[in-house]
Amino acid sequence: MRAGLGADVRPSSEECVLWRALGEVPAGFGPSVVTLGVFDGVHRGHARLIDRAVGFGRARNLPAVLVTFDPHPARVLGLPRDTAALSTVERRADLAFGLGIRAVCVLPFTREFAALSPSEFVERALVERLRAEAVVVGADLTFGHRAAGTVDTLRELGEQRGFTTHGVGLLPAEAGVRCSSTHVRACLRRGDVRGAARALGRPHHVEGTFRPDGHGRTELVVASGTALPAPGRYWGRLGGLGPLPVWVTGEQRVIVPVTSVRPGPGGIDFVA
Ligand SMILES: Cc1cc2nc3c(=O)[nH]c(=O)nc-3n(C[C@H](O)[C@H](O)[C@H](O)COP(=O)(O)O)c2cc1C
Ligand SMILES: Nc1ncnc2c1ncn2[C@@H]1O[C@H](COP(=O)(O)OP(=O)(O)OP(=O)(O)O)[C@@H](O)[C@H]1O
Repeated sequence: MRAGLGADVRPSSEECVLWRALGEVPAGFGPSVVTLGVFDGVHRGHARLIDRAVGFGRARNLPAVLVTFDPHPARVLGLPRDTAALSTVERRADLAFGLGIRAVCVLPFTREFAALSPSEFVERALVERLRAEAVVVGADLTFGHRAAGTVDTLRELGEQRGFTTHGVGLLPAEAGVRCSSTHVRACLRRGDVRGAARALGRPHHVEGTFRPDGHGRTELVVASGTALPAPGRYWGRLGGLGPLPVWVTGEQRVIVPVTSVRPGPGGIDFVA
C-alpha cells in the first residue's frame, strides 16, 4: 500500500493501494465508488462488475475501490461449501488493479464481523471510511448478519446515507450456469481446467514454492486450502516454459518434469 490517499487527494493515475483492514484507509479518503464481495479468482462476472464501478468512477472523477472479505465468509462460518481459494488476496488485488480498480480494501472476516447488521456494516465501511457515492454489486449480493442484507437493503440504506446503489445483472458462464467462484471450483474438482478458464477469462493460476522433488524433476508445493485441479495430468505454463505436461498429486503438489525451474516462489497456469 502507498500512503497519502487522504483529504480529498485523488491518487495519481499509476497509484494503486492495498489496505488490509478498514483502519488502514487514510482519514479523509474519498469520496469513492465501491464494489463489494469476495471476488475470489476475479472471474468474468466479477470483471463485469468491476468494469461498471470503474466506469462510474471515471465519469465522476472518483477512485473505484474494491472491498473484499478474507477468509471466505462461508469458511469462517463453517458452512458446508467448497471454499478452496482460487487466488491469494494479493493476486485478487493485482487482477482488480489491472481492470482499473484504484484501491482494494480487505476486510478480515471473523465471526465478530459477521455479527454486524447490514446497516452497521454500511455505516462503518461504506459511509465513514470510504465515503461511497455509488456502490456497485451483483444482483444476488447478500451481506450483514445472517446474510440479511440484499441489493434492496443497500438501496434503502443508500437513500438515507447519500449513495446510489447499482445492481448488475449476473453474467452466465455457459448456458444455464451462473459465472461464479463456486462454478470455477466445481470445474477444477472434476479436472475441467478448460471450463474453469472459460469462466475466469484466463487459465487458472496456482501459486506456491518450486523445489527439486528428489527424482530429477521439480515440484510446486501449494498452501493447503488452495484450489488445485483434481489429481491427474494437465498442460501447464510456468515462467517462460510450456505448455508442459504437469501432474497434480493429491498432496497439494504439482510435479513438473524438468529441472530448469528456479527454486522459490512461483506459479503455474493450467491451460488444458
Ligand atoms: C458485515 C457482514 C456480515 C455477514 N454476516 C453473515 C452471516 O451472519 N451469515 C452468512 O451466511 N453470511 C454473512 N455474511 C456474508 C455475506 O452473506 C456474503 O456471503 C458475502 O458478503 C459475500 O457476498 P456474495 O457471496 O453474496 O457476493 C456477512 C457479510 C458481511 C459484509
Ligand atoms: N456472474 C456474475 N455476474 C455479475 N456479478 C457477479 C457475478 N457473480 C458474482 N457477482 C458479484 O460479484 C461480487 C463478488 O461476489 P462473490 O465473490 O461472492 O461471487 P461468487 O462468484 O458468487 O462467489 P462464491 O461462488 O464463492 O459465492 C458480488 O457483488 C456478486 O454479487
